[in-house]
Amino acid sequence: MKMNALPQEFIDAQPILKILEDAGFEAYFVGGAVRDMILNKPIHDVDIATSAFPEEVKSLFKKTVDTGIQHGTVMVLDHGAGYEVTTFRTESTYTDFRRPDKVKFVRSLEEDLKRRDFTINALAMNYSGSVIDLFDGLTDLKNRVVRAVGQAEGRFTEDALRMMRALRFSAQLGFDIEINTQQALQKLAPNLEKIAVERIRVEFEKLLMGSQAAKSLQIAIRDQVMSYLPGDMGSWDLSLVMADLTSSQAHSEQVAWVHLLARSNLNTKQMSHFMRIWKMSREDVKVVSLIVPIVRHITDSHVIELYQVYTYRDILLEVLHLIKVSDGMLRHVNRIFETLPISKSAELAINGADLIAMGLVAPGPEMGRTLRMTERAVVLGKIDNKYDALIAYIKESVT
Ligand SMILES: Nc1ccn([C@@H]2O[C@H](COP(=O)(O)OP(=O)(O)OP(=O)(O)O)[C@@H](O)[C@H]2O)c(=O)n1
Repeated sequence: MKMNALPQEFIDAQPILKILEDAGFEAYFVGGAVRDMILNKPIHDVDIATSAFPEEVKSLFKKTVDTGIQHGTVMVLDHGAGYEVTTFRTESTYTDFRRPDKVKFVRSLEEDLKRRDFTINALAMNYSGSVIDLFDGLTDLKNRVVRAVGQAEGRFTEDALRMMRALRFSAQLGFDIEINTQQALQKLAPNLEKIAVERIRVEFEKLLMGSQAAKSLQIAIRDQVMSYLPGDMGSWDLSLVMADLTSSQAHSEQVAWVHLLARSNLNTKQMSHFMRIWKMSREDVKVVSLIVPIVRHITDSHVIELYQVYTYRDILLEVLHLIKVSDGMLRHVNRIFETLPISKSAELAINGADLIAMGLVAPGPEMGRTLRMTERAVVLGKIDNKYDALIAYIKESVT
C-alpha cells in the first residue's frame, strides 16, 4: 500500500527519516500514528523506528534528549517538535509481566515489528509513504479486528497490560477481538492483577471514553476481566453504564469516572476506598465526590447543592446528558448555572493580593477560607460581586 498524500504530521517529521536514511540507516514511521492515518483518524504522536543504535541517532542530530535510552528511545528535537526515535529492538526477557527486563537492539525491521502487540499496531511506513505490512495488519484494519502479532498468549504473557490495550482499542475503534486473541485474554486476565494501577488506569480511562465503550465492557464482562481490575469490579452491575454508553460517550476522564461511579451502588465510604485503590488524583477525587451525589439525587438538587459544583458545570451537564435526564431537567440545571453571578472563582471582584495589600487577611489558610466564604456568598446571591461590597463583607467577617 502506498499513501499518496501524507498527513502534515508525517510531512513535518520526514526530515528526520531523511537524515537517518542519508546516513545509511533504515528509518520508518511506526505504531499508532500509521494505524490512525490509515483509519483517517486524527494523528497524535508520530513515532519513528530505526536501525541506527541510540548513540548513532544522537550523533546525527543537533538536539536530542535521552528519554528512554535504555530501551533505545531518543527524543529528537526539531523545529520545536519532539520525535521519539527508537532503535529496532526485541524484548525477549519479561519476568514480571510488565516491562522487558532486557531489550536487545537489532538491525532488522521485521524483528522489531514482530515484538509489537497487535497487527494493526505493527505497520511501518517509509519516507515515501509505502506501508510495510508483514503481519496482515491492513486486512485486520479493513475487517476491524484486534489480533495479536503471532501467539496471543505469548504477547500477553510478555506484557499483561496488552489485554487492557486490546479492550481499549476495541472500545476506541469499535473493532472485534479476534478469537485466539480473545481466548488468550480470557485465560490470562488474572495476570492483570500484577500490573501497576497507574498503567491500568490510563487504558481503562481510554476504554471508558471510547465511542464503542459499551461493546468493550461487554467483552470485558464476558471474559471475566472486570474481577481482575483494581477495586474488584467483578460483582458490579454495569448494565446501566453500558446502556448509557451505547448511544453517547464520555469526552473526558473525569466525566467517565463520575458517570461510572454515579451508576455504581458504592456508598460514599466505599467510593473513597475505590478511588484510593485506583490512585486517582486529588482533583479527580474531589470532582467525583462532589458531583456523584448530585447526579444521584438530581431531581431534588437545588441551587445550594449546585453551588458546590458550579465550576464543574460542564462535567455535571455531560454526565446528566449521558444518563439521559429529561430535557426539562437539563434546562432547569442550565438555568440555575446561567443565573449564578459568576462562573469561576477568577471572576470574583477581589483577589488574595487585594486583601493582603489592604492588610485585611494574611497569606495562608485563612486567605483560602476567606475567599471561599466570599465566593459562596456571591454565588448564592447574598452579596453583589462588587469590589466595595466584597471588602465591606470581608471586613465584617474578619472582625
Ligand atoms: N504494551 C505495548 C505498548 C505498545 N506497544 C507498541 O508500541 C506502539 C506505541 O505504543 P503507544 O504509544 O502506547 O500506543 P499507540 O498504539 O501509539 O496508541 P495511542 O497513541 O492511541 O495510545 C504500539 O503501536 C505498539 O506497536 C506494544 O507492542 N506493547
